[in-house]
Amino acid sequence: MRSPLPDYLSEVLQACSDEDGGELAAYIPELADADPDRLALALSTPSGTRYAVGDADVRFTIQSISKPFAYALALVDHGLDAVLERVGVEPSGDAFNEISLDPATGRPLNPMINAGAITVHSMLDADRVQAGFAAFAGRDLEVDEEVHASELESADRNHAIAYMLRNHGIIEAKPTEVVDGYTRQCSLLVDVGDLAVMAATLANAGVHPETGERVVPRWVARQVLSVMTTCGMYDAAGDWFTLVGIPAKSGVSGGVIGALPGKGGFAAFSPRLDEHGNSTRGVRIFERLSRDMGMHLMEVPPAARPLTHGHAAEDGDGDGDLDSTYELQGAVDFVGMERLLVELEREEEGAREIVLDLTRVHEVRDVGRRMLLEAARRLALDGHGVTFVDPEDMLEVGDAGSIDVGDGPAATVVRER
Ligand SMILES: NC(=O)CC[C@H](N)C(=O)O
Repeated sequence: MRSPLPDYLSEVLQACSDEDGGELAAYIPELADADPDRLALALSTPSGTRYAVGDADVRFTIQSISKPFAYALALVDHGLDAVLERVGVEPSGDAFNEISLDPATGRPLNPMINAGAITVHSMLDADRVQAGFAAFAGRDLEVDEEVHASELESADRNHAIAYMLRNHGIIEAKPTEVVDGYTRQCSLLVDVGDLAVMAATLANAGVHPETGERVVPRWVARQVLSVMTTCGMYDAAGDWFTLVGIPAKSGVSGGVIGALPGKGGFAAFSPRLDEHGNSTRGVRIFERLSRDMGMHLMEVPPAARPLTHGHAAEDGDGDGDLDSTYELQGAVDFVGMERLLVELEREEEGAREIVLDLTRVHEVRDVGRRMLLEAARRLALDGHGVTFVDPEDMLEVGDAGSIDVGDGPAATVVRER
């Protein structure tokens, strides 16, 4: 069978191609020469598959889409506190190149506007940027020297920002050097497939969906996605999030990425920009994808049933007592365990055997594990014996043995029922 997904993506491109509003970014002379009709779309999924349609072979400079990835690298290298000391996480409501600092803290408001991104860049050296971006993309990215030179020629605004940052002691390095490096970072060449996979790595909690490499820790991916949600589309962040509902970042060469936690990464490319500096067709494409594919982050499917069933059976010693078996499934998390607790509250005191079967569980979150063990402890206090059926070693070694309510461990683990 030929997958229908590429056809679907081509259809989305086709449907959005009549949108011809917007203007090329003119303040970077090289970008003003771009072909305004270029149009491409890519998707990278947790199955490790990459779909790309339209002008998918065309490379363009990454521009501001580099900002979330540089932020991720700075978080890894310096830790959250050191980065927060220099750059905040509040949406600015201003344009991306606003020459501004947070009046209350004296720091750039967030790492997605230029003031924050220039600060973040100053915390990384050139080799780190090169290697870090290569890990996100799964290949080495080269710099478009022409775009770099062209932007530097007209980078007065970014120089003004960098001088302001040094004047306030937020960066130490020479402003011209930091702007040069930051502009090189913005001039890395990518295609939509690269961007989709980079976004998917963030969406995938920091693990590259194709190479399987952990590029950044889970907490870093969470921090970056959070800031993309509130600040990624600049002063259009509210419109974008209510309509599309996908953490995103745009760039002035016409790229837009979306990273949907647990679901994958999207990237669109079309150079004409709206008044916020976001690709007009890119925005249209994302609106359509989100609608068609039900991808709005705030539109959550009903929680999967955490318990297939609980059932009781004669325990076989002829006293009429019943053993109870609870088959858990999916993720052992707060919601799932709360459901189990509601069921277990119906168990009366006694000396029965309660079987908690984890055969169909695929993930145990820390909070779920603690709730499960506390439930077992309370069952044991009520006089019951507890058996975990755990063929995939979902519990940690010693978990069952830790449930001691007086006369030795009250819970046992078996591999099958
Ligand atoms: N929005 C953008 O893509 C801006 C990036 C560009 N290099 C700048 O600093 O102005």
